[in-house]
Amino acid sequence: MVAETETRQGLDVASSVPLLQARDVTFGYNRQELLHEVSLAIQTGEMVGLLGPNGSGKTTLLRLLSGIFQPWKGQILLEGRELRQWGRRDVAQRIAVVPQELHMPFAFTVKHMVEMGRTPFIRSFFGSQGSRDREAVQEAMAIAGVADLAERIFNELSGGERQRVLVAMALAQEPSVLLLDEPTAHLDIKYQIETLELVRRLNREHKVTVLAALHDLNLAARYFPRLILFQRGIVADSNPAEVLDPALLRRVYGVDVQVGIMRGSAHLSVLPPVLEEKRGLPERPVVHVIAGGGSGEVMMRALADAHIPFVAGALNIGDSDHTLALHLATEVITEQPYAPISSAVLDQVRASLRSVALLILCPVPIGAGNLALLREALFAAQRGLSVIMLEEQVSEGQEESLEAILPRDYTEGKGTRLLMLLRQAGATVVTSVSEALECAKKQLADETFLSLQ
Ligand SMILES: Nc1ncnc2c1ncn2[C@@H]1O[C@H](COP(=O)(O)OP(=O)(O)OP(=O)(O)O)[C@@H](O)[C@H]1O
Repeated sequence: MVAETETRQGLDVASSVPLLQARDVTFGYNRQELLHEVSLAIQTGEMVGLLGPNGSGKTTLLRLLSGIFQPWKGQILLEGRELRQWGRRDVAQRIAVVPQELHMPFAFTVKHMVEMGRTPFIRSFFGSQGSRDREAVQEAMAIAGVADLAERIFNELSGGERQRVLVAMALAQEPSVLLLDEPTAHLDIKYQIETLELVRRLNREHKVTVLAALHDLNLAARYFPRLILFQRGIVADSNPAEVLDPALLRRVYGVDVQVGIMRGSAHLSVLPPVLEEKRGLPERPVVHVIAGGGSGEVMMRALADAHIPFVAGALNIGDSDHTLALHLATEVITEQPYAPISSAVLDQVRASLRSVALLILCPVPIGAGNLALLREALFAAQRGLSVIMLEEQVSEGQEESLEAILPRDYTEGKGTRLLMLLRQAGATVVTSVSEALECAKKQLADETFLSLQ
């Protein structure tokens, strides 16, 4: 996390109230939660890159931070004051958004477009411009390098030129914060570099605070001293060396990469692995862990300590086991916060159970939402998959009384019945993590022995 007072690449980052802040923000679409209690603070002078796979919620977060969307819960604060308490015009004079693309229905010239960026300062849209407005427009066009294009029609420009005009429009607002949504999408490498050089200049020379959603991890490493890795919530928030960690990227993007400093370069590079080196990469998961509600914490730590690669899931975002699994598991099967396990996610669980050698079922609370996971576990056991059931210690004489509904079963006995069927299908019941680990090592050793025969 960002320290209160810090100097990043020569920029003094103010220590007091964050310039822009999300506090416990929850938001979604069509009544389905996408972001759950997201908190983040951007200090004046920072240049922050927002990374994450397609659909991870980057654009949504930028729209929340700029006030286009209102959070369902939580707050967005600008200079410590809730965004909705500021007037629209006041917000627009401070926060500018550079969208990925903008399709204009009319043949606007570049100069018209940049003047439109100035509207928060003009009394009405058709109001007349003052000399300060004209100056701001000229300055914005000069800084963004589009002064020569002033009389050209926006829709007739190249992708790179249009991108620079969008930046000029935002600059005409003279904002303190610039939110950019994939400013380098659709640009060739020359324009990508030019655009990010421009953004860096704005940050360094014009003191504009920057938050930019990006897909290119290499450009992110090169231009952004602070990176936030986002997947419907913050997975990592630190400098490029910490965030561009191959294991973390693998969990979030589901691909193997190499990260290192290329000869003669001063920045980290993220590359696909060389084929020969693939052998040295972490093994594919051999164990699947079903957990939730903290029931898998010790088990997952034990597997990670023993270097046994495992898949965890399905786990809901916001569940403490999900947060831990993102750090420890080789793969994490993720479901939306509080949502029941969907059929698409169940398919992922089924595929994983087909590829691993062992399932460990932790003493997870059983509700209507995760009952389907137990059914998958039972099908897998009936197909011959080895299953270890980690149960809470029961007092003597109670071992045989599983017919009584388990206290952690909230499904009127359906869950308990599935657990009994799992036992009947040959699952091994253990009552401690160390026992489970020993049992797992033995099962995996037997499995390897069988596969070698
Ligand atoms: N207006 C909307 N209505 C319903 N669902 C939406 C809407 N906008 C986005 N979504 C969904 O919310 C999720 C997050 O979308 P968002 O655009 O925020 O992600 P992103 O990280 O910016 O993705 P990308 O990198 O592909 O641009 C996606 O599953 C998307 O389909």
